Amino acid sequence: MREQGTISIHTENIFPIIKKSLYSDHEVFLRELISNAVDAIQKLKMVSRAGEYSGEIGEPEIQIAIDKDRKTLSISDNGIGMTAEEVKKYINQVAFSSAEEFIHKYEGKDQQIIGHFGLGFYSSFMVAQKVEIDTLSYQAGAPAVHWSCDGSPEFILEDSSRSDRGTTITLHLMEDEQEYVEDARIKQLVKTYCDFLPVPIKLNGEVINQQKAPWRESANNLTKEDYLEFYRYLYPFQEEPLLWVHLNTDYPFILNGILYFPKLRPDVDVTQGQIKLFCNQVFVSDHCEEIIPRFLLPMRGVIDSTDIPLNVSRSALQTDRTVRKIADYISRKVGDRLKELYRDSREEYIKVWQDVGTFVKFGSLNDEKFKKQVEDIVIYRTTYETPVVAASSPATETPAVQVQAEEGDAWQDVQPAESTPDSGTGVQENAPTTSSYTTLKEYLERNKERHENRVYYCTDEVTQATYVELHKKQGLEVLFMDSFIDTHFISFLEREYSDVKSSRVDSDLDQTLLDKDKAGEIVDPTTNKTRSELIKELFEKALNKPKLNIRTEALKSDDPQGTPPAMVLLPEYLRRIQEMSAFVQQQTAQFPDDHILLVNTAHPLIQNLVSLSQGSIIQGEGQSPSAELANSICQHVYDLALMAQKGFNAEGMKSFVERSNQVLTRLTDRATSA
Ligand SMILES: Nc1ncnc2c1ncn2[C@@H]1O[C@H](COP(=O)(O)OP(=O)(O)OP(=O)(O)O)[C@@H](O)[C@H]1O
Repeated sequence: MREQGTISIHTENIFPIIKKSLYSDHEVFLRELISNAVDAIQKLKMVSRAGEYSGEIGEPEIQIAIDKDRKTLSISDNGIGMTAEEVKKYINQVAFSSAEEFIHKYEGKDQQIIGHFGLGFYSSFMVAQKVEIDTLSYQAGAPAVHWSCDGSPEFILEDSSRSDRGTTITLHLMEDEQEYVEDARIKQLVKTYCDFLPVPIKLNGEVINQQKAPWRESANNLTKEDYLEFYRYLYPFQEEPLLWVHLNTDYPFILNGILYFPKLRPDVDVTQGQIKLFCNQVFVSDHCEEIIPRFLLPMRGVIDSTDIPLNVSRSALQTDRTVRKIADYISRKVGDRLKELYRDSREEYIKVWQDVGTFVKFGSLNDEKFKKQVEDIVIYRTTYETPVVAASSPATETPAVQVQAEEGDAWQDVQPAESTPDSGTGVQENAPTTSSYTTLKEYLERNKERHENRVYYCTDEVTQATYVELHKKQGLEVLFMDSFIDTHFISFLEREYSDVKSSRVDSDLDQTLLDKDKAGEIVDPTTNKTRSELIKELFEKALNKPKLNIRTEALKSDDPQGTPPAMVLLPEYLRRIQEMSAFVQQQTAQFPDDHILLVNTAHPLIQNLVSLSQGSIIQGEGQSPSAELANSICQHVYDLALMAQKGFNAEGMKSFVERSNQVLTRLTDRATSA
């Protein structure tokens, strides 16, 4: 048999277009040819199972052969093969008509297509000047055939001497596509695209693909170690994942996958997805931002679906109904998994909360359905201390659970913590502090008597330590809202729970923290002024800041020395306006001048100040040394209080250090002259 013919296409000639390449990634031709080979092997199994083929199937395999001298690359399979009629039909007609269709659809359009998927057999002409097919069908008596085409619409079909069932596609590579005769390049391509295909792919006799796709297994057949091993395989040299979710559904769409929660690092770009998209175990892309809900983008792993349209533009993908449904399904499954962990092991949940919480909060802010799903499992670190450690207790109405958890916010803590992850969910075992966690509901319930519907929170444990301590001492519970997302999350909570008000610990002091009785005592019989009034005057004069609001109060304490002599307060509304305008202007928030200086009249230092200044009045001197000292100390007390809030600029720092030295000199002068 020898037949010559013209491939029946309607366009004048599509080969130049294919060659010029519609796609920048020529390399996908290999993915297409290997996918066809896998299909041919699966089809043989199917006809055998259907009883239409009784011959030996043998060990399915795909062989890749490189001939550097002839500059050829061939892909062989022992699948179903093709008869001459099938070559004419499937190659000459089907393959090229789909090529034509594809080219028409995308010619001249600069569309970003997610997968360039299913380009099929004709994609081999992106890299080859001539393509040969040598094939023998499984059908009894069908002669082997040889097809060749040199890149013109002409083809030649003739007999072949092939005696083993299957197909070999040989590509005569173009001059500028010689990279595909390099073993390393082929290995890399197989690893990228075909690693998880269920048939061994051999290069020079060596199997170069992994074959097993764990996401296609049932979750019951996989151990923790299997999941971890797969993660390490996908993301080598990375920290262990915290938690994973196995996706597996057949209806209303087909979707399999494993998604992992990684430990969040400040250097990770959360807008860039790291999840790999597969279609029938063939790698498509590691950019599936259109499919994964935005708040889950930092997750890692694999999703595999034949229901995601791959040869459409990215924007079309975003509006595709099935894709939207898949995204919803993914967030629901992730929510379910978190709820399950919360219910079954609250202790484990708390351990991963620092990172997982960011996803949960971000998801609550962005996705109404997800918010509803997880609203009862949002937890907060609290100053509340439970008398007994209640590990793994059920979630209902339990007091805050104490666990060993890492300190700080992953996004602020750039230093990687030294850790030895365990084998389980990858939860970090190191534990610098003991912390308690609570839900908002539990918090409100617990504090109903003391401060109904009021939440005290702290955004920076270090700078707000004095304020937190003050609250703690008086039995007021404070929540730590110190991750980068919490500023938004607080406003969100206030919208969600409109009767709940929150105030940062340094915004004002609760009445219960103040000792009203002590402040009104008259200390100057000549003027009838109370200590409070005198102190206020003293500070007003010394600081000379008209915008500063000076308040004098006695802080309640058994040990006044242990309380701060003064505190800077910034009313909640003022701080929020400041933060908001800084956000809009993309600047860091300035500390407003009209803040409050609360001077603690109960503190011995402040009381000494009164005596010091009164001494100077009695002496009747305009600016006596003691009045000067009282003045300096007022400024110093203010600076110390301010320092806890915001830190100084260069000038502020300079005068603070200078004054510190002056005050210390005065003190040592007195000590030495005494
Ligand atoms: N290795 C092979 N063994 C047997 N038949 C093959 C082989 N390669 C291609 N074919 C036949 O040629 C047809 C066309 O292949 P082509 O790759 O162009 O499209 P496809 O595989 O049907 O679909 P897709 O566009 O998704 O790849 C196939 O459907 C199949 O019948």
